[in-house]
Amino acid sequence: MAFPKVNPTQTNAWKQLTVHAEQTRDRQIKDLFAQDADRFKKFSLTFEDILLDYSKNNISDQTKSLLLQLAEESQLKQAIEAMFGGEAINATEGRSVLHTALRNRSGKPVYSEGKDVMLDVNGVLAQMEKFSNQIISGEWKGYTGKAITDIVNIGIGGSDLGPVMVTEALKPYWKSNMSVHFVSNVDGTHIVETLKKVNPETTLFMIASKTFTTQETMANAHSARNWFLTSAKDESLVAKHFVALSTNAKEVQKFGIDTANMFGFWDWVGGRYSLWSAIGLSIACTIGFDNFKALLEGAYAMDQHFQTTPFAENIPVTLGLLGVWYNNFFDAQSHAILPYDQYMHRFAAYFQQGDMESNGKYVDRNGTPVTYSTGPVIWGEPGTNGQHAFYQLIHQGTKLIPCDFIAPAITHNAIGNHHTLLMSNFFAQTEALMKGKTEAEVRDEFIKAGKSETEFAPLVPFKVFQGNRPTNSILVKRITPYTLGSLIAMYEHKIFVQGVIWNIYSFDQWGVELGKQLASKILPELETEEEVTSHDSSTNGLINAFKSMRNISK
Ligand SMILES: O=P(O)(O)OC[C@H]1O[C@@H](O)[C@H](O)[C@@H](O)[C@@H]1O
Repeated sequence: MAFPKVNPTQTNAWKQLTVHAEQTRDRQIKDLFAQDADRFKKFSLTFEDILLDYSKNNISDQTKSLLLQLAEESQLKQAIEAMFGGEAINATEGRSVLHTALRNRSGKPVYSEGKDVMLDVNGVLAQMEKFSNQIISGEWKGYTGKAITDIVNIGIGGSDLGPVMVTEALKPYWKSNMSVHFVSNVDGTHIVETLKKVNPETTLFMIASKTFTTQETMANAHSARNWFLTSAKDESLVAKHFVALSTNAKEVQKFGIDTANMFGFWDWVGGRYSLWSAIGLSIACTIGFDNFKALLEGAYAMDQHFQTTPFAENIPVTLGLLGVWYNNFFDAQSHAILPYDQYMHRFAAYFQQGDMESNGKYVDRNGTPVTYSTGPVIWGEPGTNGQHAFYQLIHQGTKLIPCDFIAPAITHNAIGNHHTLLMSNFFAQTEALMKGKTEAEVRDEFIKAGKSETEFAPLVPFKVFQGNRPTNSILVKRITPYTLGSLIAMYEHKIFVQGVIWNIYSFDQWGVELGKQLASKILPELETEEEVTSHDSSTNGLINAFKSMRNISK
């Protein structure tokens, strides 16, 4: 039995939170610190090498307890059990949601609607281990007998973003003889520019697609295959240079990849949750299977934490509830993820899909439009680049943007005092966002600098910072495969918590279908020179203008 469908606005907690938010809207976080010397201790949590400090939020004990009550009334406990227990909680697609089984290191069975999936999961992991060892050791040879030096992963969305993000974040762990490239965009530039960098004799293509029908991926895969055959000349050699990561054996075969070179996964793995599955093969072949295993282990540890820790000390639950607090009671429209780690430069982009595809829904689990706000816009760039670009708006704009600051205490690149410089910014930003700068402080600064009242008075309003901007700080010892696995799982579960509270289906993505449908209708229209009249006047006008522009003879 799936967990009950609860309209969040009908819970007692929601009603009380609405009143509480009105009463505390103007509360100053800095005053909360002044009133309680133990605030950091009270509102921070540690899990292994991860410290979450959420004390710089506009919350009190009462806020926390009301948010926890909301989690209880939303039946979050049952929802967690339903997910880990393999119930078909992805109801609109009739599937269970078991990315957690992919990293289940307990040796215990995991059931998807009654069937233990661990035999299959461990089978594919063993296949990935063997294969990645063969690639990295050079035992796997290309068609001229040379070892593989370059991997090109061809996939899009969940079949791209996870492997890109993880391989970038774990660059210090790359095997020295291996490079990895990613092609996702159907724009021919992406494949063409990538192929310029690689040699057909030493390149392995991984065609990564859960469905193996995605237009962009198939177009890129066919172009890569043609490019390869221009050199190799013999179709039978494709087997040495192309593997498939997919759930769809039939389509894989149709493409011409031997199913012996296929790494499978299952429909209970969502695309945006699939880096732990065969989709992670490019990761395993780049950082080695031991490191890939450590990634799984880190995620498993966070799964355990999420599943078994009381909500009050549960990191993903805490992050999820804080997000709901700002999203629904302070009208925050977006949430920034700001890693102070250059290697994590695709982390926010990864969770843009993870979060926005999961919780960007306006229909609740009863099929009724919601009357409250759901998933926020997720965005971010690594610090300190963001500071010199968009932090102005976070500090002094009119929008409330809750931010997560993430940083490692130990860098992989200790050069000069760079890491200390980086970290001084990390600490300064959250302090500045919280404290702001009062008019009196601004005036005082001017006076100390020897300026006269007539000189500085007109400038004062521009130099005031209201402060009271909420942040979470996530400090980790070092970005290792294990810690990264935990961090990713932490955000995955945060998304889950929010989806449960908003009573939406977080594991489907019908919203991406309409554009695809219309594109396939428009495609044949672009293949002729005839004038198009079947659409609205804007679409017709644009298509016809495009046709005339592309026609160089005109
Ligand atoms: O892995 P596939 O089947 O090629 O799908 C790629 C992506 O396709 C998109 O259409 C979906 O919205 C994503 O969720 C998915 O990850």
